Amino acid sequence: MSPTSELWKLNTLDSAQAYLASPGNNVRLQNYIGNEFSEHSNPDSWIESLNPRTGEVIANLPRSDASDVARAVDAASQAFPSWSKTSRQARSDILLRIAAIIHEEKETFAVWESLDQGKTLSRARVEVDRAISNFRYFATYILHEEGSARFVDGQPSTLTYEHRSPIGVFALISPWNMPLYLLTWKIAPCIAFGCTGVAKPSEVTSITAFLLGEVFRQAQLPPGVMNIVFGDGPGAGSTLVKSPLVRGVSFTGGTKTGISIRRDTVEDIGKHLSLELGGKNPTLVFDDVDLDQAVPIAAQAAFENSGQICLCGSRIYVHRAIYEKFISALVDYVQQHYRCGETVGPVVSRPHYDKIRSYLLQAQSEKAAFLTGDVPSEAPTGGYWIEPTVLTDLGTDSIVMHEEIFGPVVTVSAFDTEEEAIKLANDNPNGLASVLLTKDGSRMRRVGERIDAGLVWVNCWLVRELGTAFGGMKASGTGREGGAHSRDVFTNLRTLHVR
Ligand SMILES: NC(=O)c1ccc[n+]([C@@H]2O[C@H](COP(=O)([O-])OP(=O)(O)OC[C@H]3O[C@@H](n4cnc5c(N)ncnc54)[C@H](O)[C@@H]3O)[C@@H](O)[C@H]2O)c1
Ligand SMILES: O=C/C=C/C=C(\O)C(=O)O
Repeated sequence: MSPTSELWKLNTLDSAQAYLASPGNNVRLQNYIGNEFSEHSNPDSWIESLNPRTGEVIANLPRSDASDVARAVDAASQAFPSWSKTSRQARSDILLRIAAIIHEEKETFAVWESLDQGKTLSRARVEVDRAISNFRYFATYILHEEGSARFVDGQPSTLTYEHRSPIGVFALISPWNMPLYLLTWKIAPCIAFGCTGVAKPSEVTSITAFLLGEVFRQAQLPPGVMNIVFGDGPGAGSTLVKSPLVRGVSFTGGTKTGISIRRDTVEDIGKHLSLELGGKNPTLVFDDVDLDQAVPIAAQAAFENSGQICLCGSRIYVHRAIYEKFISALVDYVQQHYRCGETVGPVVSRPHYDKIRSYLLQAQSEKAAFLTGDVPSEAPTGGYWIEPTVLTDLGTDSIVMHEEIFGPVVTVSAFDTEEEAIKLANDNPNGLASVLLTKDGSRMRRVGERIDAGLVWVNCWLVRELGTAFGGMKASGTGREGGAHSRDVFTNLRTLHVR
């Protein structure tokens, strides 16, 4: 019997919450290696993961050590020669089976994602849909790839063409904010392009990855093609990244961790690195907007998933001519639409709550105006709730305006000219995403093409087309993923000249 069996039956929030409310009931995870769930090597070494809505234990997961990681990497290495030669059609069929099973079990995934991460059930459903799309997209992408061959100029008997081959074993490491969405954004292209891998989800939110292991088993993904080890970053994560058998790392998470990974792999020049890191994203609101259209976009960009999306627009800059009107409309909108316990979930963990609180204390000490929200209690009871918080009156040098808070906190300030707006937007080490709100078509391009951001959304936010490049500039990362960019991450390219 699968160790996940109990969870599949708990596919409503009520039933899962009733289960967790019984003393001693929580989820006990096992690593998934070579298509089998197995105990980790040190039976006394576990990580407790807490329920963000209650502060009670929701899961115990293995604190995998170097021997567990080595076992998973070996399984992936052994699976690689055969998987890399498996036909695209066969790989595609398996990916589509995985998508179909997740689709059938969508509600179970959404319920456990919501409970584990704290996100609302409706947000969790959106993310499970995206996980399904991740598998479907790469399943079909590999069937439609085009190649080209041509004769070398002046040498009609010499043909030249580009040939790609899968790189090998990948480490796939993901954060806690969109657990299934982001892990599958790595797993799907990894196996689609013929690589094998070891996935290490965040120790803060590991439950849906545990369910995913069972999906792989049911979809008959060959043993070892994808393995999942649970554990912490400095232990399992770092060991995995450093393994010489691991030939590439696709990582999403914090910038500091990205730097550690780069440092840990610096001597292994051939190891492919794709790093998707943090953001402190600007939203620019120009004076030609209709407030009833602009305000909901700015608010959603700030507060979706309690502000815990790397793409969230956490610095709003508004043209001074509409500043007062915008602020008052934003405050009304936030008070009406973003309410803790209804449309807003708690933040993910106690350490994260403390981190966000420390920025709010800093804002208070700098005499910021709290137009909504407040500094939350030092000792939260019954979950890690932080009210959506709109701050104004901070100086441009404030760390609250410069550092990624990754919570339901947005700052609003004014600008006078387009040039100043661009300067303020770019005055940050990060360069992940940005939002422009304007009706002026030429400004959309004029400003949009000068913002330091891998993603620019004009009059919209978090619109995704999975073939386009996703990733950040400056401190927000190196490399791009999506469509052909993901293919570049997971394959080696050689050019042949054949006479
Ligand atoms: N650019 C993006 O696409 C994107 C997406 C989501 C989140 N993020 C960023 O992620 C951060 C929040 O997530 P987090 O707190 O889970 O990030 P984190 O960097 O602390 O952890 C991410 C993952 O890395 C692992 N890890 C930690 N130290 C490691 C090490 N030394 N070697 C290998 N693995 C290690 C963790 O266990 C976890 O699985 C935010 O900064 C956010 O902006 C970026
Ligand atoms: O929190 C970060 C969100 C990342 C989103 C994606 O990687 C994506 O939409 O593909």
